[in-house]
Amino acid sequence: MAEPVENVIRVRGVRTQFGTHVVHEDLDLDVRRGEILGVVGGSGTGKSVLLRTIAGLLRPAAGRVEVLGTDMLSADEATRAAVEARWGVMFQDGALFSSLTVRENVEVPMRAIPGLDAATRRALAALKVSMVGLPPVAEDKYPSELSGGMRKRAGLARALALDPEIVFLDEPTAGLDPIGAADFDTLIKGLSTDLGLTVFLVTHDLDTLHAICDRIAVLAERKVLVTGTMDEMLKVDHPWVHAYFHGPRARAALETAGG
Ligand SMILES: Nc1ncnc2c1ncn2[C@@H]1O[C@H](COP(=O)(O)OP(=O)(O)OP(=O)(O)O)[C@@H](O)[C@H]1O
Repeated sequence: MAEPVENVIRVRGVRTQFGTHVVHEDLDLDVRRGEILGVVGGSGTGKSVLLRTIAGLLRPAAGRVEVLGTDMLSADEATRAAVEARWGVMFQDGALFSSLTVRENVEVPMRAIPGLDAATRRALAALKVSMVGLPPVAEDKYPSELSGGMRKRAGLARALALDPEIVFLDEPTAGLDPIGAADFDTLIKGLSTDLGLTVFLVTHDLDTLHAICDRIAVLAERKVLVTGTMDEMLKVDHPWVHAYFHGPRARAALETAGG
């Protein structure tokens, strides 16, 4: 018998708004353990806002956000912090602290763990840096000394600092050249498979969707309009969804993916 699907993220009836501007209304979403979920949608549909809402950086005006079985909006501070330690976030361009080296950046989340001494932190940081494919010399570099692709890898290393079960990635391949982007996709897929990571990935990159995403969630009309596999997306009869998945860029991505 197939194993039951475990939803590590369950969002129900979420409304987010800034002043009178409602970004999401009655939004539902499930993310399954171990999957790579690609979140797409037109500019301004609230992909980043949704990521920040689930990752606890924004409080929705209404609704329920459950992560790893915990109702995050009603949990007490200690419970919330314990769940938050089980995920990592990589923002666009890595969002590293510019005054810290790569090693120091990766060590930042570790500093919250009591009893983790400096030598252990250093060894763990070196491990995370190597896991994302950066050479050891990168550990002592400052973000400004790295290429955009290396900064993203360093940001990913920091997101992996506490051995998370879930990682949230905001447009990880934006700004990378096609080869760098494909390499980054391969890295994410490999980490997801090797570590059993669940990946919540906001992207505009059709190649990424084809190459590594198990399912796709489309944001439109203030909610998650549809979720499903790439094959299912190709059959959706909605103007934006159709234009996105059947446009010239989509065709090129499909050919690259060997479809
Ligand atoms: N802190 C904020 N204060 C006010 N409005 C905000 C704030 N953050 C986001 N918004 C608004 O919420 C809407 C959704 O923004 P968001 O960044 O999530 O879009 P997105 O789908 O990620 O867009 P893009 O693809 O262009 O990155 C936008 O209209 C944006 O202006």
